[in-house]
Amino acid sequence: MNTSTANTPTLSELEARAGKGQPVFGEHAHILCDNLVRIYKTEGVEVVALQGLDLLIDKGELIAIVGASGSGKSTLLNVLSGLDVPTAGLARVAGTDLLSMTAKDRLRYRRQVVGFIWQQTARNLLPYLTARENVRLPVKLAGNRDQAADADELLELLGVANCADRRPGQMSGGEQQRVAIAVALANSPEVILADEPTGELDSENSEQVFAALRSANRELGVTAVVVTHDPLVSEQVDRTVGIRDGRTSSETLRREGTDGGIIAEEYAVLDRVGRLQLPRDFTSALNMERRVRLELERDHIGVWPDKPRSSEDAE
Ligand SMILES: Nc1ncnc2c1ncn2[C@@H]1O[C@H](COP(=O)(O)OP(=O)(O)OP(=O)(O)O)[C@@H](O)[C@H]1O
Repeated sequence: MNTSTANTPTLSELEARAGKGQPVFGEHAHILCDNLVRIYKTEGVEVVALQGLDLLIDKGELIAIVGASGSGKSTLLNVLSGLDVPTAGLARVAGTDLLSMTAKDRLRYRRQVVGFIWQQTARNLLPYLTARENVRLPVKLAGNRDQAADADELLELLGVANCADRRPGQMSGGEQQRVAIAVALANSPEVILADEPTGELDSENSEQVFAALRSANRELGVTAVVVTHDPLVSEQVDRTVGIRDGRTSSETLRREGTDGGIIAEEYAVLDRVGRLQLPRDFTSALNMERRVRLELERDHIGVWPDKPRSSEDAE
């Protein structure tokens, strides 16, 4: 009901006026995580797996997520895939708000907006169906024939057309993962999420699976997020996001140099309120603990250990 009168604007009108002209965080991002928190409670013990994580991913990007065991990578992927609901914050994928979805929205989201590839090859495919039947199954379940991709075309794109009539037991681990990518793409999702897709494979198979992911990203324009420990994957994407203690802590950007070589530059991530995680090896090398001294220079900020200034400094 609109209760606005000539003199009393509604709350949404006031919000619109206040926000006019101001950029909204992640307004154009395909995937947006804003101050995302996930707390697990088991037997009275709380584990804060995501501690205010910020992340923006553009449409059509292929990014890798890396981080130590327990840093929150799988938790993040579970939230983005709609399998898990965050405790607080904002998560939006392709325009869908993941915190306010109804059960029906969630089912539609998981079937049609995102595709998922697990590390365990056996978890991705039904063992008694052929590759082609596996790819057609999600289309049948979603009743989505109009928007679905053609199973044989997908298998061809991912380099496993020869496996169309084989069951998973008759394929190598790498072939199974490439068919799994086809299954994830069957309903023409906007985003695919993969949790350690090459974790169980040797380097040759890993390379083929990564090439298949890259083809899906480039040829179909699907946004792809890959959690990985595999340098072969993390060192070949344009952007690698590092997660530490449930927050994004670093980003490595890669671009082609003028000589054709790849230039990789690592950045620390500055969050929306100005927090920065300094790499642990930097802080321990300079014995930085608890607090540091900051100095604003013309073109950078200096960070100094908290120790008494030397007499030279004091002069
Ligand atoms: N279902 C759960 N119940 C309780 N705690 C959990 C649950 N799932 C994850 N955690 C905890 O949350 C934190 C983050 O776990 P998560 O699995 O997201 O890390 P990860 O970076 O994916 O680790 P790995 O690389 O080992 O898979 C860990 O401390 C973990 O023990």
